[in-house]
Amino acid sequence: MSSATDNLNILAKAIYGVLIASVLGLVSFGVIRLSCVEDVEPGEPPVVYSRIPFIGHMIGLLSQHNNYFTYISERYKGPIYTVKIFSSRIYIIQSPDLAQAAFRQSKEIDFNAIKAWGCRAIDYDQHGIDIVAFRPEKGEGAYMIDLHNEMHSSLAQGPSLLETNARVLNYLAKSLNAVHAGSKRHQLFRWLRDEYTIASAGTLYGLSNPVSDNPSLIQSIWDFERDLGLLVLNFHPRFTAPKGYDGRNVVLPAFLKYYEEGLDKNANGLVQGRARAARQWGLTNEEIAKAEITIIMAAGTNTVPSVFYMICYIFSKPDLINPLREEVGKLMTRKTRDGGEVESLNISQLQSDCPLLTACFHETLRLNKTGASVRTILEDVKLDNQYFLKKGAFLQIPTGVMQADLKTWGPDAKEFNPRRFLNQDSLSKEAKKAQAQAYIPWGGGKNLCPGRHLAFTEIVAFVAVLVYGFELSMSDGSVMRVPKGEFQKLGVASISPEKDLDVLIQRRKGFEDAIWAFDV
Ligand code: HEM
Repeated sequence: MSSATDNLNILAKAIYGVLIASVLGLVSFGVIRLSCVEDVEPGEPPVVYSRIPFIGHMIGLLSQHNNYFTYISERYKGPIYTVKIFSSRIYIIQSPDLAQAAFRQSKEIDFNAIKAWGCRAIDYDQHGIDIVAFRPEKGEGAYMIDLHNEMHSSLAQGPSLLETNARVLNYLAKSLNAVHAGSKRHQLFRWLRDEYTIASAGTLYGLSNPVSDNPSLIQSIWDFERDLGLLVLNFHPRFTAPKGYDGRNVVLPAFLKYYEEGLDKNANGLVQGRARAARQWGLTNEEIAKAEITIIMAAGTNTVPSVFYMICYIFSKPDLINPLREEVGKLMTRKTRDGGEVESLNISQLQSDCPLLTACFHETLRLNKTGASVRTILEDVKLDNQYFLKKGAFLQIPTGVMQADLKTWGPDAKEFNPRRFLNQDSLSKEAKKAQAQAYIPWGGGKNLCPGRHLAFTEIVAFVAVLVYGFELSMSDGSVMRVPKGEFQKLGVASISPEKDLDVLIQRRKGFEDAIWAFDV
């Protein structure tokens, strides 16, 4: 009896073994077929193969994230290439003029489909996704068209932007005025993150808003940003992205309450315009509230790392400080008000009268804005009349690769050298054009960042006063250093420091009691 059972067991195991081997064989065959089929169309960008067949690119992307494109750029120098992962293809652009051509051809090389896909990160159900993903026939309207117009017009140069600038600088002046005479120790990134998130929330949503009412939401918003890539994948996010998932769940009810109580009547033009477009196309208050975390994130996720590194770069180079103080000093006026000395910075001439400071800003964005612009190909299209791009593929413009390319920027491409933006006239016509096309911290084309004017003002005006009226050093009194950047996760747009910096911020002699203000 027992030997009959044993025989049956052996037979069952053998059948199992054969079955598993067959299934594995079939799956591998399918994978190999899908990966090997040479289905490249004539005129398509050349395929760059990975060293490990079939799955090498996937392993590379999952292990190296954004750095993987830098890794490939070191071994493949062509203007554009194709990466194939099973049957999907991603085109990667490495040449500045092709990047600009892709931005221009926004009808076929589109950003909206990515945004509709990204709705999974904010837990939209099918109702919301359908409204976002709706692609109108020619001449028809759509939510995404109205939303785009509202966002871009409210942040364009004009009265609405002036009001937004005034609001944000009012908050940032308070942050500077809170640094009283005597040394103050700060965790620099943490300090900037908190001050800018409070300032952005107050500017966008009005005095009474979810973040100022409950500052613990700051951490939740940044947890969401850190986990964005995993939240978009939406694969059991409670377990795969627990911090971002919890952050999202804490922020949503706070913004829902804000909308249900009608507090958005105090919001700035951007938030009011977004809500107007959303309501018109049938999004509910809950859906509007779910999306707010992305807006407050968009306002800070690039701004805070940029202001952090701009401060580190400048204060780590003592020879920059005096020329910068001289530039900024020309725009400062001192008035006596309410018995105090008010030091005001006139921000309308920052760009024209502070070329070195403006160059420090651009150089910081060049080195620090490393993410990528991602698009989908809606229709078969010829890029710049040269390369055939296939419908359904993804296209990626890796900002970090483009902005640090030695061929475009010269041998010191990886160093902080703001003067490169002041010495443009010494470049050849071609080199100047290549740099202008390769400098893409704001993306490009139709989706060029609408917040760029606001970002310039809130970063450069704040740093101007910090340089003019304060001394910054490491907490032991030594010269500031520039900390190493953190690992560049997919989906993260600008580099934050791997570790925060413990710094001393002191008022300069002669400015111990100054009250800082901005003239908008
Ligand atoms: C240093 C600061 C900033 C940088 C480097 C930056 C960068 C970018 C980039 C690269 C894009 C386009 C993405 C693409 O083409 O794929 C973008 C889009 C956007 N940014 Fe910014 N941004 C900054 C600050 C801001 C601020 C302060 C706001 C204001 C709320 C803002 C609002 C937006 C919005 C609403 C979009 C979407 C535009 C659209 O879809 O048409 N950004 N940003």
